Order: sequence, then C-alpha cells, then structure tokens
Amino acid sequence: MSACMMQCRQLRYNSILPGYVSLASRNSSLRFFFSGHRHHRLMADELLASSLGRGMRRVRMMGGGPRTYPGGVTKWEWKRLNEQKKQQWEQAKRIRERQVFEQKQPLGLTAGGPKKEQDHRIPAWGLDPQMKAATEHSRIANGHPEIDTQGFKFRKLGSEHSHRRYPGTTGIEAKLHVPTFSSSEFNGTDGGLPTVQGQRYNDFRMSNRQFSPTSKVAWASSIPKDMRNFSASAVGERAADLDTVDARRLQNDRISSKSDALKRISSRTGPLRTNLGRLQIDDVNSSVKTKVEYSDDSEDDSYGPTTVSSNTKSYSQSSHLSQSRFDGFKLSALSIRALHEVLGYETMTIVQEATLPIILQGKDVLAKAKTGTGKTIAFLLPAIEKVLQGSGNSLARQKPIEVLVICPARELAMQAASEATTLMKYHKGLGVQVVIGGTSMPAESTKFKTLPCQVLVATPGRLLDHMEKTPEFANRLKGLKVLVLDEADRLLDMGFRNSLLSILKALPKERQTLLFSATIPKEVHGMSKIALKPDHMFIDTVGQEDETHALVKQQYLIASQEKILPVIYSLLQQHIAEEPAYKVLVFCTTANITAFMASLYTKLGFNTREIHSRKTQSYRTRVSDEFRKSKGGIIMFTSDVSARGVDYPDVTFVLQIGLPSGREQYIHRLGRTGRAGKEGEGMLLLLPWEKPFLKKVQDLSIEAVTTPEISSTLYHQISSALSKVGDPKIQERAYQSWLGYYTSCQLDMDKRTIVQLAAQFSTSIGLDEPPILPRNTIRKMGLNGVL
Ligand SMILES: Nc1ncnc2c1ncn2[C@@H]1O[C@H](COP(=O)(O)OP(=O)(O)OP(=O)(O)O)[C@@H](O)[C@H]1O
Repeated sequence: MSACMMQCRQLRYNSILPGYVSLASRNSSLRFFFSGHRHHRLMADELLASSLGRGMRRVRMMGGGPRTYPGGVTKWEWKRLNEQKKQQWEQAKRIRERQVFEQKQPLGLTAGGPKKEQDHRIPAWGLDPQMKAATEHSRIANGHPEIDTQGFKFRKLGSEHSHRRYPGTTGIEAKLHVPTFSSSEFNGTDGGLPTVQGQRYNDFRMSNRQFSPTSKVAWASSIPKDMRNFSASAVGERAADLDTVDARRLQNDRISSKSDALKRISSRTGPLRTNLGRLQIDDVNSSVKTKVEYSDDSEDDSYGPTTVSSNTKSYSQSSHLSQSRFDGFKLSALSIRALHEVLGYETMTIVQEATLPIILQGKDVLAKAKTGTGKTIAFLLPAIEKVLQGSGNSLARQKPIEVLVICPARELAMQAASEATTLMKYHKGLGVQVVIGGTSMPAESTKFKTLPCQVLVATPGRLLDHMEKTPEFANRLKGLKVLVLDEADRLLDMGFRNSLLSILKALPKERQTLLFSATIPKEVHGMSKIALKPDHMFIDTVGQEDETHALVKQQYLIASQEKILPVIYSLLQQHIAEEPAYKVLVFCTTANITAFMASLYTKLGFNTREIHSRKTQSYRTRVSDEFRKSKGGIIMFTSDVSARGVDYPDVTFVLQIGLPSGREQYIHRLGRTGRAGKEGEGMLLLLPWEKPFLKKVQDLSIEAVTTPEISSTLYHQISSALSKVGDPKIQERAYQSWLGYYTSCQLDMDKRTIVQLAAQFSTSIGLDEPPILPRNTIRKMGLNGVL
C-alpha cells in the first residue's frame, strides 16, 4: 500500500487540486491530511467530488470531516474569536480593577469576587479608622497599585499590582497566605504592638502639666495599643482631665489605677518631648550629644515610638521655613553646593530642621509635616549622606542599592528621583534610578545593570517585579542602608500592604527606615511597626494645629445634581476673573468622570488638560510636566493620581468635585495648593446627600458658600456642550464609574437609592437614560436585583 501524506497550508486549492486528483487516481490507497482551515476544507470537499467522478471506488472523509463551529466559522476563526473575547474580558477586568483602586477601595471586586454582599461595602468617606482596622483582615489584600492609582494592571503572580493567588485558594483566601512577619520580628504579641507587661513605670519623669494641648496628637500616638482606648478617649482632653477618665475603662485596659496609667504614659512620653522647633545651627552637634532621650535604660525593649513634637508655636503660621541653615549641619559640601546653586535653598523648612539631626543619628523616623513643606529633601538629604559615608564615590556599577525610596504613585516617584538627582549633581559616580509601572521593564533592567544606582526610587508593584525577575536586583538590595516610605500612610494602607510586606521581607533588617507623610492616621502607627524599629521616633511638626495651611482659604458648596455642571463652570470662571495667572487642579472621583469633565469643559472653552489612570504613562508624564512648568492660564482635571505628593508649583485653586475617599485624601488634594509658604484656595463641591462627609473635616477651617446664580443661558450653553462631547461612550463610562464609586463607598443609603441617584447623574451629563451595564459588572457592584 502506498501512502502519501500531505499537509496543506494556505495553498490556493484551485491550482493544486488537479495535481491531487491525478495523484489520487494513480494510487490505490491514499490519504490526504488537511488542516481545518476553511480553504482546505473546501479543497477536501472538491477533491472528494472530483475523485468520485473519476471512478475512485471508496472515498471517505476521516477524522470527523470538516468541523463546523457556531456561525459557520472555521476552527481557527472560532479560536481567534475566543481569544479576542478573552482579551476584551481581561481588558475590562483591568479597567475595573484600576477604577476600584483609583477609588482607593480594595475590597471584594477583585479576582474571586466578593463572598458576601458586605464585601462591597468599602469604607471611604464614612471610614472610621477603627473599622478599617477591623476589616483589615477580611479584605482582599492584593499587590495593589500605585493606586491609581495609575495604570493599574491586572497581572499574574509577581507582576506589578499582582493579585496573588495561592494554590487552592480563592482570591479572597489568598490574603491569608500572604507572607507575614513572625511575631518574633516584633515586640509584643498583638501584631507587633508593644506589650505593657513588664514595663517599668517607676521612670516617672513628667508631670501632668507637661501634657500640652499642642502635643496631644503625637502624645496619643506614642501610647501602647492596650492603652489606646484610654488615650483615644483622652486625646481631646487636657492631661489634667485624665483623672476624670472612667475607672472602669482603665480596668478594661488592664491598668490597675489611674495614677499608674498616668505614670505609664508619662514614662513613655515625658522625657521624649523636645523642642526641635528651636534647633539652632550650633545645636547640631549638641543635638546629637544631648540627643532626645528615649528609654534606652528600660529593661523592656518593647516600648513604643519616641515622640518628638516640634514646637510649632515657635514659627509663624505662615512660615514653612526655619531659621537653621543647611550649611550649619554636618552635611557633604557637595550636597550643600547643589542645594545652594541648583535649588537656591539656604535655610531649612521646619520638617527638615526637625528630622535631619535625628536621621543623621541613624534613628528610624516616622515624620508628619504639612503638605508642601519639603519632606522630600528632608529624607533625601540625610539618606544621601549615608551613601557617602559608605561606598564613597567610586564608579563601581554593581554596588549595592543603598537608599530605596518607595512612593505610592509614579509621578511622585519620578519627582523624588529628579530631586535626588539634583541633590547628587556634584557627587560624581553616584546614581539615581527610578523603576515605575507603565514603563519598559527591560529598559529599566538594562539601565540598572549598566549605570550606577545607589539611590533607587520605585513604586511597589514594579519594585517587586524587578526583585523577582531582574537578575541581581534582589541581591543588590541586600546592601540597603536606608529605606524611605514616602506618603507612608498611603503605602501602609490595605492597597499596598501585601506588596510592601513582600518587599520588606526581602530587605535587610539592619537598615534605617524613614516614613514621611502629611497625614498619619492613628492606625498607621500600628502598621508602621511592620517597617520601623520599636524605638523609632515619631516627629510631629503639626501637633495640635490644623493639618491644612492657614494661607489656604477653604470653602465648600452644596449643590443639587442638576446644578453641579453649571456651578463648576461658574466657580472656574470666577476664579479666572480673580486670578489672571490661574493654575487650577480639579479633582474628580474616578478616571472616567475625570475624562468626561475634561472633555465637557474643553468644549465650554476652558484651556484644560486631563490626567488619570486611563491615560498612558508617557501621556501622563508629558501632561504632568506641562502643567508643572506652566506659568498659568491652565486647568487640569485629574483623578487621585495627582492627590499626593506631586509638587506643581503655584497652583492657585484646587476644586474637589464629589466625595473625597477620606479625610486624608481631602487634605492631600488641598495640599496641591499653598505649597512652600504660598497662598491658595480650595473648594469642595458636594451633592446634598454627600454632606455627612463634612463631619470628617469639621476640625478644619472650611467655610460654607452659597450656590452662585445660574443663568438660563449657562444652562443652555452646558446642554449644547454636552451634545458636543462627541463620543457617547465617555458619558456612559462616566455613569458606570459613578455607580461603581458610590456603591463602593460606605454610604448611609440603600443600593436602590444609589441607583436612582446614578440615574440623576446620567441625566445631568446628557444621557437620555442610564446605559445598560454588563451583567458581570452589575454583579460585581453588588447590584444584582437592583439594576
Ligand atoms: N529648604 C527649602 N527652602 C525652600 N523651598 C524648599 C525647601 N525644601 C523644599 N522646598 C520646596 O518646597 C516645595 C514642596 O516640597 P515637597 O514636594 O518636598 O513637599 P512635601 O512636604 O513632600 O509635600 P507633600 O506632602 O505634598 O508630598 C518644593 O517645591 C520644594 O522644592
């Protein structure tokens, strides 16, 4: 039997069929093998017909014959369709994830879906710090984003923002398998918080009178956890009021008597308070000598952070600068040269003055200072000193990474890297590199291998990627001397927790760690112990003062849904009229709403830019640079990608539309104006039902303003602009993400009401009716049966 096997690939059957037929007629037994391609199937049919016509006795199709797939497509077409579908599905998933993270709400909408409906109830403005802590362990803690934060990507294990799955777990269970530190790595048994048993109370060095109202925040944060209830209740009280604290509560706190409690608090805080506000040039050395006392003499090393409250009263509220000069400190002459010649700075800001001597001593530091007061230089300058103390200026490329700065957002990382580059301008042979998501990883790896990198600035996801995939990366981190967590509270919250834990685990324990932020909510003190040594210093330059700047005028306005768009228009117009060099940041709740707002107000004639996580990194970098350099006459619509740390000089007005994701976010967004001692204006625009948020910020000086008059012409103008927005998808996406955002906020209203409000929103943005959402989306939003 002769056999002929042929494999046909992409051949034009008309030209070769006759050859096949003649081949078939010359062989008694012949087999043809065809691919499943449509052309080949046709050819097989044809061959069958022709062969039969030429007297072939037995011709049959084997292997099931030509396959058919739904819609009459071939196997390959069917496969391709399926691949396309899968890609679309994954893209939608990525977008969804990005939105969730941008909204700073990392609950149940991720892989595996929510287990219960309440998983969707993501604390946002209604978030109580205690609740946050309580829900901490029930959340999906994934390798979250530089929140956008930005350009979030849903990727496999080890990749940036990875949602880690572990064998045999669901996405939700996976969090339980995230590497954690053993309790031996901490002091105490309650998650790293210091224990009180065995602590010496006889070291009573501070009388009640020494509790000053200006230091209450710092004071409260320095108290061990098992005294927190007590301290939290007392934090708003003067120390003298402590005697009135309920004895039962003291008992609950396992404190045997009130006087014991006082002694314990005093023994922790009393000797540690130092007036750094008055630190003078000559004090530098003495500040080392007469270093702030901490409980080195304690037999129990489980004490909490040492608290240093900069005496903010020493400075005028309007001044962010201290009287100390950089050249009065023991710093490298080349760094000081860069400060003077390139940046033009002579004197230090308050936070720089307060933290520099302590960081130079080698202590771990948790520092709180208002927005725009120079925290970046406060940590970079002493960190660079550490590099200089060690490796010197040699050109070796494979030297360890000595300083690692982790930032929660890409723009922020680039900014910190650029500031470090400036400070190191005259240090030959030292290099700064930045690794952030949304850029080419191989390019980063090549740069890393070929150029010096003593200082590395990174976002958590990309850093983890490199640690896992780039050869030598993790090794070079073994020589790390200083770790900085910029925007510490953001990095320590649930969104980044897992990534951060994995990173910390891989870093050497013998390092100095610095945590900086403008807001340090109470729960961060507990979390900070993951990264900091137990005897770290908490340096609070804000104290009892308002966390916002006195020079920034803060207002809020409540307007109904149908008035929101005209009100925004009026507010912008009004500001432009008052401030010809206007430079405005408009914060929106989600990326899609930002995109919608930007396109609408562009149509209305404003000079706008937009920046959010749905834009590519190169676009974001370009727009961000443009806005930074702009001398005015520009309005940038942004999501929370610009909320923290980003230093845009001379922003004249910050407008926040809708519910901020929390009190901290409000403060950080507002902090984009009034930087470096300048003036600024902020406006929070809320819908009537969003008003309860104001309770969260009631201690800040925010004035109410009334809704401006809106003419019928303006209404007409807006509705005509809405019709010109162009792509109706922009509005539809805005609606969907509005619904996603508010269903994930912990609002005091049922889902039906939220859906009704969403319908109002859709009308206000020019949709005839609310778009129909995919079933999966509805399910993920927890709106099954409601939508
Ligand atoms: N010693 C100084 N003298 C004058 N200007 C300074 C000094 N240090 C920092 N600045 C400037 O102050 C501005 C704010 O600094 P930076 O961005 O570090 O603030 P920040 O406290 O980190 O703010 P945020 O909390 O928003 O992150 C920058 O433009 C910076 O260049």
